[in-house]
Amino acid sequence: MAAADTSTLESEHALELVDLRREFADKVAVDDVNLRVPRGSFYGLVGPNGAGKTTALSMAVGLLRPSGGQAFVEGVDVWQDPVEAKKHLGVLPDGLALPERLTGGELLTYWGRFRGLDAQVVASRSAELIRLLELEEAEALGTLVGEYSTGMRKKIGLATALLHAPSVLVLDEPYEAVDPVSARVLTRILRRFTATGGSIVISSHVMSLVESLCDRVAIIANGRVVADGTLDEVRGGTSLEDRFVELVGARDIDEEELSWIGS
Ligand SMILES: Nc1ncnc2c1ncn2[C@@H]1O[C@H](COP(=O)(O)OP(=O)(O)OP(=O)(O)O)[C@@H](O)[C@H]1O
Repeated sequence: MAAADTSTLESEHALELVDLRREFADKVAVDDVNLRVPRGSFYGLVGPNGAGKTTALSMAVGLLRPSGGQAFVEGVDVWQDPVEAKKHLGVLPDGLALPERLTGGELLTYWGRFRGLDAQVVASRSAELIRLLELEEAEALGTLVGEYSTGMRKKIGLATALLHAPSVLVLDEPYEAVDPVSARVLTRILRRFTATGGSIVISSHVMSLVESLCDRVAIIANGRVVADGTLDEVRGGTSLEDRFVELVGARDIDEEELSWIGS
């Protein structure tokens, strides 16, 4: 009876981080982070450079072992049952390592088969993703992933994250280096994903983007969550950028600093 209650509670959250912690030597990169991402939400994780966003997300999706704490995806403990947890997950990691000697289409075919999808399903989904993400020309030219631009790499990485139709997407800076036309397509894809019940976590440095996309947000600084909740709760009547600067702190440049520039 108690076990059934627990699983119902856990499944309310697409992603849950409990006292998640990671140290690198003397540096505490993620300091007992607790976060709950309700199912169906579009969740934004923001914070200054080095705040611990990538480290936290990497632990949340099973790519980096925590020093302490737990991560759950759809109620499944990521580090106790990684195979089951990863079935629910589509991930775009930071600094994505890709097989460089394949074309985008070959990569998706390999990835889809690796994920256990039927060959015909892989073929039709791959063709659709390549067309929507405007990678058709590169595919027609036989361009290898190793020859892709930064934005193209991001797009093929997103395609691999979407291919197996996961229920939770965890995307580290998905819009970085993506051109405005592709960004619109990406936004449509992601909005459709949440409209059909999927849950998304993105990290981003672009506050206006987070404000336009996300319904919930967390601000992380020095490895700690300093604010989280609905977008309106976190903004507290100001803009997300103002709230961010208020919580994280801004530094002005004094007159004498960098006085040599342009001299
Ligand atoms: N492999 C590593 N070895 C040592 N220190 C690390 C390692 N990875 C991250 N760190 C440190 O952990 C802290 C958090 O880094 P992280 O990459 O998670 O920040 P971030 O919020 O994603 O930053 P950014 O916005 O610049 O991408 C930083 O101080 C970083 O130097």
